[in-house]
Amino acid sequence: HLIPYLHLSNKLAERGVKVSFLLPKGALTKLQQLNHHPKLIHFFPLVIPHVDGLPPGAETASDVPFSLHQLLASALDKTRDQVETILTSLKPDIVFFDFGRWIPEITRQLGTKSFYYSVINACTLSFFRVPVRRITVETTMEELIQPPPGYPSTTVKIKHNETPHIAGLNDPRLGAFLHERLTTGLRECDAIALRSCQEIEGAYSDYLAQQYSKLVLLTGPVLPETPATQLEEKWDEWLNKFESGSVVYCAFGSQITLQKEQFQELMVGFELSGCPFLVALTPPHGCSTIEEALPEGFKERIGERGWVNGGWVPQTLILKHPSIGCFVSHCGFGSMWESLVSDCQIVLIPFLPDQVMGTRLMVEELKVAIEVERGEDGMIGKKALSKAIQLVMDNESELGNSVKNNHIKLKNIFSSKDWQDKKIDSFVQDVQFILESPGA
Ligand SMILES: O=c1ccn([C@@H]2O[C@H](COP(=O)(O)OP(=O)(O)O[C@H]3O[C@H](CO)[C@@H](O)[C@H](O)[C@H]3O)[C@@H](O)[C@H]2O)c(=O)[nH]1
Repeated sequence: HLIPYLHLSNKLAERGVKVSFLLPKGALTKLQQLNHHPKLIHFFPLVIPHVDGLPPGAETASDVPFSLHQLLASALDKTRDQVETILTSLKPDIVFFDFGRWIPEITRQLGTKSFYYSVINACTLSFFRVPVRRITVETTMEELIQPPPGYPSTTVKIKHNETPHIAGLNDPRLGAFLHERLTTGLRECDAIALRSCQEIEGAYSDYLAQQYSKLVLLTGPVLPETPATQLEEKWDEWLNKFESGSVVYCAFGSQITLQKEQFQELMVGFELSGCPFLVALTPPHGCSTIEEALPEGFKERIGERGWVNGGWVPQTLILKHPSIGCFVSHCGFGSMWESLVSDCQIVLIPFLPDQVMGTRLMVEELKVAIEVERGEDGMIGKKALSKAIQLVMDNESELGNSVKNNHIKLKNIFSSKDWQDKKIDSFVQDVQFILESPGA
């Protein structure tokens, strides 16, 4: 969540706002390079105390699996004194937060406003995190996947047969813990801000406003300006070997590590698709390198047609390369926006609850993407993946053309700098209005 918070900070700084950014010490080096306004955005590193059960040095959600997020939240809670000291000395006008549910208690004493800034989609908050819902350790899966009363969609939801395969859904303790934490923040904050827009999530934003009886402000996609840097030569040269719109790019963000069997199944799926492919995934569980995880004989069979990379790649620049024609994504909210403003066909394989909800939004409501069906055992099969890729890459396919045309319409709106600027300008105006309104 740090990256989208920094994107917002950059947009605010562009409009002259001074930002103090509190973050775990270890994340500083990675984030520093994304700070486009070092004179206005200042970092305040926090020391994350150790909590038993967390691996040494774990500081962010990308350092640990979903099952340890509860412990990570306990570590966050232990930073409260550090945060309070910094806020007391800075006395900011507003604090943006999400998991720090105790922020409103601090800001109230300081006469500062607190905004819950959600960097996940509004449909997930509307479905799970509303006050009419009680999620406890006793909540059954059947109850959990029932939409709350008045929920504005019949299609953007979790399907019964997929529940065992969505990480985090079938852990009642974690579910109850997260629910209590997030709904407390949403209830106690002065206003809710969403990284979304009326055009795609208006109904969910209105539903949240009504559920919490408070202002819900929309920032729009808050996409960073195209970086001044060029795509490194090694990527550019390799991608230039292929025809325009022919390469499949796949990445699952910062939190997904696959089981080796699933990883290999996907690799064979890319092989079967017949398309050139660039895959950026962390090595699967139990493997320290990508090489040792690849299926037997894979490298020899694929040769120059595929590149499987085990580390971080410059996703936004890769998506802009003319050779890329398809993005196989987990539908993390950042990637969702990046796919929407790209020219690629979109194929989705969600893993976490908000990714599943985002996938339904993209597939069922916006009709701009297709989803790869899981098998009954929860696996994404090689044939299902290759079929999905072939479907969207085939110029003759009716479904492929239909999602492409719907996507182009949205892309034309969302990729306009003017449109994006208007969204953030209007957000800043709304915020100013709140700050200037007596008693607001
Ligand atoms: O090799 C890579 C992989 C990712 N990215 C970038 O990293 C960001 C990833 O963000 P996102 O797509 O949101 O994925 P996650 O990091 O997995 O996101 C977490 O946080 C999101 C909310 O911000 C949630 O929607 C997801 O479920 C949760 O996994 C994007 O900007 C990508 O461009 C790269 O630059 N290179």
